[in-house]
Amino acid sequence: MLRRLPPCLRRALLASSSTPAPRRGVRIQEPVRSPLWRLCSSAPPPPPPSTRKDALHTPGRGSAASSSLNPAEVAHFNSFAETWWDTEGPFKPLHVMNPTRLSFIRSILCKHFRRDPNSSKPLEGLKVIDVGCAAGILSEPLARMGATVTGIDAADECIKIARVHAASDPLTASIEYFCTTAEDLVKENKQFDAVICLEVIEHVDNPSEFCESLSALTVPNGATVISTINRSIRAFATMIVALEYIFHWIPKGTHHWSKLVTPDELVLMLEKASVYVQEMAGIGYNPWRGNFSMSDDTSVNYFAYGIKKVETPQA
Ligand SMILES: C[S@@+](CC[C@H](N)C(=O)[O-])C[C@H]1O[C@@H](n2cnc3c(N)ncnc32)[C@H](O)[C@@H]1O
Ligand SMILES: [Mg+2]
Repeated sequence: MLRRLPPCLRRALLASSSTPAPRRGVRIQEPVRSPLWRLCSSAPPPPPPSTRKDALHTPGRGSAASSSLNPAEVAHFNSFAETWWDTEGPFKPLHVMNPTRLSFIRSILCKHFRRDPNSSKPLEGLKVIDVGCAAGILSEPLARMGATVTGIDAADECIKIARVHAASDPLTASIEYFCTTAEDLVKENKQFDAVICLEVIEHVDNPSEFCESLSALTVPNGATVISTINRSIRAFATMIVALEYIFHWIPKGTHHWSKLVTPDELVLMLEKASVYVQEMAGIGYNPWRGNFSMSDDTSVNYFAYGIKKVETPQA
């Protein structure tokens, strides 16, 4: 794959990939200002990587919660709704990633809820919500693992496809799909044993408040699992420059540097929302094997799993 890149970009990618992998844990490398945008004229330039502007904003007590919904992002995903289940379509990377991330989630949830990972339905009886479920490529396998699944997404076209697709199989027909946002569901006082939110936080406005909503949807001592893209030079080079603008594996304009969240920022936002991160892991693509695997390297795509804790007043 590297041979097909322009020599200057190849050098830059090789240089960035020689960065030592951070150990699994919550202390991750600081973001680095990237000059890579110059190498790809149509790719947007990454701005200075201080903190994500809206990431650590905490609303004052009593202030009205703002919406996580970014209409342009939702319109973008609506425009691709019909292609979600095409394993060779614009979401091919997520389809290829799916078995790896599902087995990670299965093992995390089995550990958290003390379930037998070898059981055919290890999540039986657990209420799980898939926030930003799109057309249900994650919701459906979670339902097959026995979970009682709710899927929500702000993109109505995606929800329509999700409903039709799930209805065609008795094992997934019980999934409840709603076109809504996490914060609107919070207003209905809904709570779930596990809140799963994969590849969504980089597409929302007010990620800190979004984390508050994810926490509010999680029962005390429940599990919250998030995956996203790091705001690092490697992520910019691979996820934006290479995958969107060179190989066209992901539609152009899907990811915006300024909306990416670093692992440190995510840990802080979750902690403010009373979700304490227990484990972080990276997920990376092996171009020679054509598959993804989990690792300690969180510099591009990563997962955070946390427990929602609620302080009980002292007697
Ligand atoms: C990249 S897709 C991820 C789909 C799925 N979670 C997965 O990983 O396969 C992001 C999804 O998040 C949805 N989304 C974006 N902003 C949202 C918001 N504020 N509330 C709910 N869903 C949102 C989009 O409509 C889109 O379907
Ligand atoms: Mg994304």
